[in-house]
Amino acid sequence: MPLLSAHQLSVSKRDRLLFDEINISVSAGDLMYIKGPNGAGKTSLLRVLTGLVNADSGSVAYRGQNIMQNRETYQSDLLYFGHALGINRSLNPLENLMYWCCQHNVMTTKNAIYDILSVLGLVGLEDVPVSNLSAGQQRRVALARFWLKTAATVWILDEPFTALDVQGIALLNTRIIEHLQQGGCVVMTSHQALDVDYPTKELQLEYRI
Ligand SMILES: Nc1ncnc2c1ncn2[C@@H]1O[C@H](COP(=O)(O)OP(=O)(O)OP(=O)(O)O)[C@@H](O)[C@H]1O
Repeated sequence: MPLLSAHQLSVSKRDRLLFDEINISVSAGDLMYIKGPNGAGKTSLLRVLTGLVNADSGSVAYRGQNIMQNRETYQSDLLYFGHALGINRSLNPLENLMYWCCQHNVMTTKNAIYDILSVLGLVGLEDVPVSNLSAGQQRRVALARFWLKTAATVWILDEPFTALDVQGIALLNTRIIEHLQQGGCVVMTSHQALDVDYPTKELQLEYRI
C-alpha cells in the first residue's frame, strides 16, 4: 500500500483550471518531483496533498485512509516545508526551534538543537534574532526541522533549495536521501535540477490558459 496517494484531484483558481484528474501514488522510499512553469499549480497541488486546502474534487489518502478522516495521524507523520518559513524574526534560532518543537509535539532538548544548528553551519548565531540573519541562514534555521521531526514519514517540500548555497544544497540533498533510505517518502517541487543520485518519479504540470 502506498504511503501517500491522490485520486482524481482537480483544482481551479479564479476560474482557471490548474489541473484535473491528477493521480499520485508514493510509497516508502519514493521521491516524487512535481515539475512545471510558474503558475502551473505546483504549490496548489502540494497544499492539497498536505490537507491545508481542499481540492475541488478528488481525494488524498495516507496509508489508504482519507486524510480528512485521519487528520491527526497524518499531521503528526507529515513534514511540510512551504514558501513561508514560519519563523518569528524577533526570536533567535534556538527559541524558534524550541517553540516549533512544542507546537509539533517533537521531544527535544536545547543541546540537541545546538547540535543540529551546528550541522547547519549556524554556530555562534544561536542567540541572534532571526531578523539579523541572511536569507540563506534564515532558511537554514527552518531546515533544522528535517533533523528534528524524525518521526515524519511524508515530506512535502516546496522549493526547499531556495536561497541555499552549494554546501546547503548538498546538506539537504544528503538529508533527503537519508530519509528515503529510512523508508520515508518525499514529494517536492524545485526549479533547479535535482542533484541527487536517486530514482525519481515525475509529474509534469502544464500552464493552462
Ligand atoms: N489563494 C489564491 N487565490 C487565487 N488564485 C490563486 C491562489 N493561490 C494561487 N492562485 C493562482 O493559482 C495559480 C497557480 O499558483 P501556484 O502557486 O500553485 O503555482 P506554482 O506552479 O507553484 O508557481 P511557482 O512556480 O511560481 O511557484 C497562479 O496563477 C496563482 O495566481
